Formats: sequence, C-alpha cells, structure tokens
Amino acid sequence: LFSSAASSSTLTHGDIASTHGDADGVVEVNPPRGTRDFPPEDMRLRTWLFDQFREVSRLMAFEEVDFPVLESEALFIRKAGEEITQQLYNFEDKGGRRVVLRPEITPSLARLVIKQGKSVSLPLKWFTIGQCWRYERMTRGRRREHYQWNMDIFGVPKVRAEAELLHAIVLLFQRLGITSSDVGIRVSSRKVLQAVLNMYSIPDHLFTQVCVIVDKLGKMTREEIEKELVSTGLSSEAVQGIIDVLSIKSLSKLEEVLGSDVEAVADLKKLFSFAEQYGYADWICFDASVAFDREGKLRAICGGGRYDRLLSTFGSEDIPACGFGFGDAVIVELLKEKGLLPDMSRQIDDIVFPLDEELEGPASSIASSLRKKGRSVELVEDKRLKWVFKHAERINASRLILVGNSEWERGMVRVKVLSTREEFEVKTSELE
Ligand SMILES: OCc1cccc(Br)n1
Repeated sequence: LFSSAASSSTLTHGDIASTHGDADGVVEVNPPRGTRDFPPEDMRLRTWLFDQFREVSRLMAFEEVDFPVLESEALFIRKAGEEITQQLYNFEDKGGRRVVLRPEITPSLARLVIKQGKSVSLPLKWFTIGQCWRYERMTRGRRREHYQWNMDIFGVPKVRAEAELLHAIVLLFQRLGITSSDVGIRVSSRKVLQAVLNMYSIPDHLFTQVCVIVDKLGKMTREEIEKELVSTGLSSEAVQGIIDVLSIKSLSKLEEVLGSDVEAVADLKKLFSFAEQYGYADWICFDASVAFDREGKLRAICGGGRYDRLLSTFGSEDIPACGFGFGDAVIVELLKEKGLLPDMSRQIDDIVFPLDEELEGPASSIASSLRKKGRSVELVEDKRLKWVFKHAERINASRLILVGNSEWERGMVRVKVLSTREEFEVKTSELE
C-alpha cells in the first residue's frame, strides 16, 4: 500500500476487519439506513444525469457554486411545525456547536449571497448539485438523503425569473426524452391568495394563519380546510371564496373571478405569454392549489418558486429571489418506467496484455504512451488469454494490444480491433 501524504500509517484489509468487525468478524457492509451506495453502474447513471443538469445550467448561462453539506442549525430553524424543521438531521459537534446535515440548498445560497454582499453584481444566476438530508423515522422506509440540482436567480423581481427557470426544467426533460404528455408543470402564485383575502378585506395579520391552513390543501379534505378557516373567524362567504378560487384550474377563469388589474393575474398572464414565446406553453398549466400542495398524490419531480423575503429573515436586506430544486431519485424512477434509461455499460479504449512475464515492463510503457495520447487503457496481466478476450468483450474495449516476444523483438505489438475482428502488427512507436 502507499500514501501520497507526507506520512501516514497504512492499514491493510486485515487490520480493518480485525478492528471494526462485529461478532462474526465482518463489518456491517450496508450504508446507514436511508442512504445509498453508488457502485460503478449506478454511479455511471448518476454521472450521466448530473452531466445533463450541468449542460442545461451551461445553456442557461448559470454559474456553478458549492457549499458544505454541514451547516449551522440556525440557518434552518423556521416557522415551527414545518416538516423540514421537524426532520432536521441535527447534532452538536465536538465544539458544542449546533449543526445540521443540510435539508435543502436555498438557505446556503442566501448565506453566500449575503456573505458576498456588494462584491456581486445582480442578477445572479447560480446552480449547484448537492446532497440533502432529512432524519425521518424509518416508518415509511424512505430515503434520508438525495441529491438536488438547484437553480436560483437573485435580483430579478419580474416573472422573467420564473420563465427562465421553467425553461431550464423543460430543457432538462427534453434532454432526457421526457415529453409534455409524460409530465406536467403546475404553476400558480401566492399573490392569488393575497388577492382573494383583499377581495374579502381580510386583515393582513390573518394572512399567515390562512396560509398555514391552506398549505394543508394537499393533506386535508376540503371540509377540514373549511372548518379550520372558519375557526380563524373568517366569514363563511370568505371561506367559500378562498376554496372556490383555489380550485380554479384555468387562467381565464381566474381573471373572471379576480379581475384583470389584479397583480397575480397580470403576472400569470405575462408568464404564460412568455411560455408561448419560449415554446414550452404545452408543458405548463395554471393550478391555483399548487402553491399550497406539498407532497400530494403525485410524486413531485421538482419544485420551486419565488422567495423575495428570505434574506431579511437572516437579518440582511431583501433581494428578490426565485429558484427550484430537482431531486435525483424520482426522475430516475420515471426514466425507468418510460424505458428511457441510457445504456450504462462500461466502455474503455484499449486493453494492453503482456503475453509473458518479462514483457510486463514494455507493457507499462505502451500503456503509459497510450494514456498520454488520451486513450483509456486497462493493463491486464496474470490472466489466460481466453479470460482476456472475454474481459475485453465484457467491458466493451475497442482494441486489444498484445505484447508478445517475437513482435517486441522487431519493435512491434499486435493489435486486435474487437468490432471488426481486424488484426495487425504495428510499430510500437507508431501506436496511437
Ligand atoms: O425532498 C425533500 C428531501 C430533503 C432532504 C432529503 C430528502 Br431524501 N428529501
């Protein structure tokens, strides 16, 4: 074993097994509950998916950023009762600090924007792909970690930000081969609720309380929602009005009920008109209830929205902000269901195989020069030739480079092109 560090003790496999094994000597091979390993084939799929995320981010002219998975707990303590707060993967570190494995990305983004302060010019368009955690009782056997692609725009108050983010999501789906009949993007605005409360002249101090109740739309029946709304003291007419508006599924109907000069209607009409121009109108639909529908019946693939007042909750001046998070798990389930998973088999360029032990040195220099020319090379030895041919097929090698005595003495090696079965000798110096 070796170590590139200046000095470090090296552990052999035996050491690990003897110091960490349990009763029968074998260490627990599964990762902690709710977490995943990524063996090579799964890692190739994950890398392919993340490359799609990165390519769309590049097309949208976003800059990549990154943060520690470990954050101060204070960043995530919000309105009590929120699921994300109840499921924090939080603990006290050895310095007595309250820290968490982050449950979401947005607060870290906001922290960095505040930290960068005046040194960044707006608008900012940042993206990251990061692991997020939640500590959920394993009652439902759900994951405790996933990776999220986050795209966020800071400093754009108008619906252009939402329109750009929707374009990114549609571009991603199109790159994956998913169509607008496979998925739908439900769009609404919290301003719709504000407009309804104004319509019934409901005082602002009730707005938050009403939002918390309406937030349960995905979880409670209409009757339960009505009962809770009435209990806040709202008139039955206002309660009915709220329920009716939140059931509206068309923008024209919304305009009919709220009027054209209401900001919510103007914003949404502008957004849907942009959608026509971007060419993704058939991917989105208006749904007044989505702003409040947490994990409803449908599996959410991604979600997001505007959060103009987040920075002031951290004591800084507000900057308009809008973003989405796109998880790495539900999308893969969908691709599997639709038969859209790409071919994930392994592929390398060359296998270099010395036919005799004394040719292991020359095989090293051949592998080295091919790698310097950008070829991916696997150096195989101590195997029978029959095994090497099978292995070359298995890992989809393009060529097999055989280093044999008679050829080597003439400054040559033997090349076998696996796709055409073509076989020839070539000067070692001319191999590329
Ligand atoms: O989508 C909410 C979420 C946050 C952290 C970890 C996991 Br798994 N899921």
